[in-house]
Amino acid sequence: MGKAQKKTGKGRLDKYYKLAKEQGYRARSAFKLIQLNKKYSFLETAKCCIDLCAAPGGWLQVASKYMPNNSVIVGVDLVPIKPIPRVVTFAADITTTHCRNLIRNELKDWKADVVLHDGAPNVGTAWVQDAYSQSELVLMSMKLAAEFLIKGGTFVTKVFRSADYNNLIWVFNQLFGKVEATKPPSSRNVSAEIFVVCRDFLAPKHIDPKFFDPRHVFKELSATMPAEEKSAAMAKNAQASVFQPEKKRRQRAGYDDGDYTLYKEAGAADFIRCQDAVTFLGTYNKITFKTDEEKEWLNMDITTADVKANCEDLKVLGKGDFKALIKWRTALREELGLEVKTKPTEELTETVEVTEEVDEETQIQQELERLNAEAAARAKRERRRANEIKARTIQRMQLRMTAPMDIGLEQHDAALGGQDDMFELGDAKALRGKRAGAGYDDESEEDGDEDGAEDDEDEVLDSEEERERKVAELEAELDGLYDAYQEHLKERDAKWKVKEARKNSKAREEWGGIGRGGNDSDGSDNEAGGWDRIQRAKARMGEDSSDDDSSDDEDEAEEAPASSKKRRRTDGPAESESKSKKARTVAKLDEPKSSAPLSRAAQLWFNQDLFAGADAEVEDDDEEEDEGEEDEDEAMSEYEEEPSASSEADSDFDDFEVVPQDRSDDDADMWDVEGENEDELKQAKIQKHGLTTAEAMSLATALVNREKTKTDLINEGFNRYALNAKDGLPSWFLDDEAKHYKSNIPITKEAVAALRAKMRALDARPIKKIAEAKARKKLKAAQRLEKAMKKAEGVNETSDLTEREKAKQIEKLMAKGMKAKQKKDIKVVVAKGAHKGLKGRPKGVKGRYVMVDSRMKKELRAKKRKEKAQKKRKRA
Ligand SMILES: C[S@@+](CC[C@H](N)C(=O)[O-])C[C@H]1O[C@@H](n2cnc3c(N)ncnc32)[C@H](O)[C@@H]1O
Repeated sequence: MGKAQKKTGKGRLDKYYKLAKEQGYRARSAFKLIQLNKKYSFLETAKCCIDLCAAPGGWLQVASKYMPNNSVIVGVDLVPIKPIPRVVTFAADITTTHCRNLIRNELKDWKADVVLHDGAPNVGTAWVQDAYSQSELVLMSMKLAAEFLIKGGTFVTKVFRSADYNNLIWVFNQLFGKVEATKPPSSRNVSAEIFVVCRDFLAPKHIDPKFFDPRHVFKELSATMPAEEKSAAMAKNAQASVFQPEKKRRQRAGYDDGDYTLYKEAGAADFIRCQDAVTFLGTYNKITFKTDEEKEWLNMDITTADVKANCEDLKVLGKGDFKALIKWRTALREELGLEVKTKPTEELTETVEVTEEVDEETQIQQELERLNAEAAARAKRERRRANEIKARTIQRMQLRMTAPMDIGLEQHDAALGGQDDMFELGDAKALRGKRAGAGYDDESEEDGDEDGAEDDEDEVLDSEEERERKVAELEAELDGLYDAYQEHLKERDAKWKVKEARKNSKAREEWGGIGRGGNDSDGSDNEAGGWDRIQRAKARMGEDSSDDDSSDDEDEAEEAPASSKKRRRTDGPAESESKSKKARTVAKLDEPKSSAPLSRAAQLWFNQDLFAGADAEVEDDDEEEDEGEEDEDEAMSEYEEEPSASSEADSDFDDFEVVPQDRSDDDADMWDVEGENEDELKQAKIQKHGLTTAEAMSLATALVNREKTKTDLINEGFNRYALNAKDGLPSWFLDDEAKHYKSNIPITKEAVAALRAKMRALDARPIKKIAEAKARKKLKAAQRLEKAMKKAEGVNETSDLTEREKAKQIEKLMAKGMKAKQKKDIKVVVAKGAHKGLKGRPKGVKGRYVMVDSRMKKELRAKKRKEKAQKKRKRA
């Protein structure tokens, strides 16, 4: 809470007080006018100014200082004002006709440019003017202003935020073009005063006298808001500041007349004896102990140091402090015999002193209601918490602070926070058991509460289906969030797109083992047999696994026997060793896409020149290992590309037991044809660019150095990453797995060094365009030289010149030939001013020139844009 400015004691003598003293102003209020004038600058141009309620004359001093030298300044106040140079003053009541006449006599038929009013009724002093409240005084000053102001003149008045405020502003708006309320910095915060600057006086010929009639202007509001209602509203506001002290409230109902300060003190006796303690605490700033009785209370035991400190500044107290003060008051009231001792109550509102006996039934009813309310509040709290977590997660995703894994964790947390049921089924069951059995164990109160909460949730999520539904909902929500995250990445991050593209192409080129990736298992590729399909399938990632299955089913309905499909779904690394060979083969045949690209990649590898020499050796090796085996490479391609091949081909693999698979020939053809093309493309790419990854280079070197054989590579393809079951897993999880859960192909230093050297060589190559430009330059230089040589020959052949002259001329020619021709500067002439619409050469421009027109440039661009858009539309 900000510190309120003090108007009492030493606080009164603030910086403006000191400044006023320093600068010779009679009142610190002078700075209010200085600041208002700084903002609106009405004094510098004014020739005549009337200051109503001007004593002691601070504003008059300012007016005299800022207004032009020969201007007229008139000041009026109830009390006489000490003379000020260039200022005429009267002692009069501004609400009287006498005052009006005095001003009229002084001004004659002059009109004022500015009328100032800083009046406040001097309540309770010698010159009591209680007949008028502040608002009425303002209205009276406005009446004078309306009479003396020039058209377009300015009226500055002080008003207080009271119930009449809006009505006053309404009247101002009827007479002035611009009305602004402002509080200059020198006006104390504790004061409810503000200043209204009304500019651009409309000077209507006839002004309705009702505008200046307080009964009429303030009638409506007083009628709509009776005094009791108003005081009730104020009390409500005061109470709210006690119950919710953190919240700052505005005095929307305005301040009471004559009560224009925000800082209020009251004696402790008033607090102890008042009817409504809460309103009291919300109204006052400080409880004082001035009387003897109050001083005595200070020495009592119940008046602890805390209570004393709390009384010092009520505006900085928290709810607990207010409670303590109310307790202290109750205790003191009991001491003083003002209150009969009742059972101690924790309630803040001391008026609730229930003494009547409540019967048992009502008690039960009340207890039930309380419990219901508590349960509702708890549910609401939890809902809010879950929503907050959700919103936070989305926000974090938008800010890219959250990795997909984190999202999962957050959601998990949310689930824990909001639905313990999911993860504490055991506990819940145990609880149900307990409930059904002997009853609850007597544990601590807190535990009891928690149990209660779990009971509630158990009731809600009693059935298994309910739980499953909840889990499914959560997963769907997670998937949705992940999709949004991916979308967001796509939109925001160009790099991500590149990465994705690279990832896809990598998946095409790299041989990461014989896997059963979600995409790989998409049987639809059998039909399409193209990369586009794979891409599309990738894009579909995140779709329900059941969808995949169903599409698989459709595609493969005729292709594979039901049994093999089933096996494909259930196969996993946990399969027994005896079944594994068969199972793997089944998986391979069932998933031509998974194996096809891999084997093609392998084929590409082995088709490289690099392996040309190695092949024979490897073959030898293989022969040693497996006598009856033919060229594995060949066999692999046969097997992969013609999955429906006969058992002859199958038998090439002693490691594999191929399960024959029915496949329509068309499909196989399509697959093969597309695959061939792709293979060729890849081969061409590798031949053109060579090996581009360190892994590929390492494997190639290992093969060339005979550290590895092809069989080794194939065997390594069957790793723990190859047969991961991916059915039913959410897309974000699969994405993450694809990123991190894969076999690491070891990289050798030599391979990395070789790749780096290759890159360096690539970097060192000049950019094509530069190379072309250089070549052009060279060619032109050669042409020039040739020309010069020819000319030199001609010179040499002429007989009329002496040898010396010839040499000189040849030297000149050669020098000219060596030098590139200087381009002639083209003068740019802007087609505006004298050159606008000019045809032909502009005056004073010699040599080559070009006319430029910024408009023309824009128009040309717009034309091109339009044409482009039209073309697009036509295409669509
Ligand atoms: C805050 S002071 C004005 C200070 C002044 N602006 C200055 O800078 O020195 C308010 C003045 O209003 C004057 N006042 C109050 N009611 C008045 C009335 N009915 N007619 C004339 N003056 C009045 C008081 O006498 C008091 O001097």
